Amino acid sequence: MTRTARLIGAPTDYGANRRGVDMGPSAIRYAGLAAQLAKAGIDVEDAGDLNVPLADERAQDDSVELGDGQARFIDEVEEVSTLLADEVASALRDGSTPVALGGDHSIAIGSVRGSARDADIGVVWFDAHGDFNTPSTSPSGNVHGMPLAAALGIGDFEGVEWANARGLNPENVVLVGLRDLDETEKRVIRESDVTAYTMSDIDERGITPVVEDALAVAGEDTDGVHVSLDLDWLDPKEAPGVGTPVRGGVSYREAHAALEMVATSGVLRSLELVEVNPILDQHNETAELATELAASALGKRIL
Ligand SMILES: NC(=[NH2+])NCCC[C@H](N)C(=O)O
Ligand SMILES: [Mn+2]
Ligand SMILES: [Mn+2]
Repeated sequence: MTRTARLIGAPTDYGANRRGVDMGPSAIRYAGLAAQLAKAGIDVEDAGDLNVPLADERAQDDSVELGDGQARFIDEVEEVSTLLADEVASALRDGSTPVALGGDHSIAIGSVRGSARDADIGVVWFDAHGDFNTPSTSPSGNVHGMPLAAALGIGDFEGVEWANARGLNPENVVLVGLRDLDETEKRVIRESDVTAYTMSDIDERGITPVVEDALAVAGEDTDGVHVSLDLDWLDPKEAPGVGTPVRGGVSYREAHAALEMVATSGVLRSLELVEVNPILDQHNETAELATELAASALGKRIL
């Protein structure tokens, strides 16, 4: 059966302090995502963009001081997450594979919750960062550094109905490619039941065994896996158009190998591409890369 991918744009930057990431969905569409997927034999539907609310104070959220245990634009993040969760859940109900286009990584709160609405899911999180802060541990107050903790109901997020993903067990959550964690965030990750592979694991073992393990852990006893791809997972030389670049990321080939394994595993339930910031990009190459990697994850083959 051919797979149908449903594109859902989430043009938001409320979770990040770098404006411009809200133009990610346009940049990714402009890079030819729909055409590339069609060429790879995938049926494509485009649900358009979510109606992202306008903030009262657009330039910045001055009510939040750094490290004061709050989160910037949390009401706007809630609104976007709720819309996205509904879209993701309805795509799945229609038999399509949701492909959420960010936007900053706070959108994962919505996509994970939507994917886990009627199912038990696992998550593979390809990222330089852990995104495991809570308002009290976050050094920045930016919600894009918090979505995994939010989905898992950790710390301040315990019992936060709109953010928690019911069908998600931390034992099925796997982070891959970590290289930039805050000190308190490290502790929260260690105290949780998630599995975390750093860049050192990839250096030592190679990308293939690490991703093989990640998919097995995420998929075990679940109905499928949500794959969250933060483009800052890749080395900034390959993906310059991101708000929080960190040296020493995976290469173009390693990234393709990983996402081809996602396709081969057969466990992919939902996908998201986040943190593409066209203002910081060079000739839209990060959006093009996101497009190519999505095609690999959805089953594109060279021969
Ligand atoms: N999705 C991202 N790019 N997250 C970056 C998070 C950076 C930092 N750890 C913070 O919490 O502010
Ligand atoms: Mn990141
Ligand atoms: Mn991230």
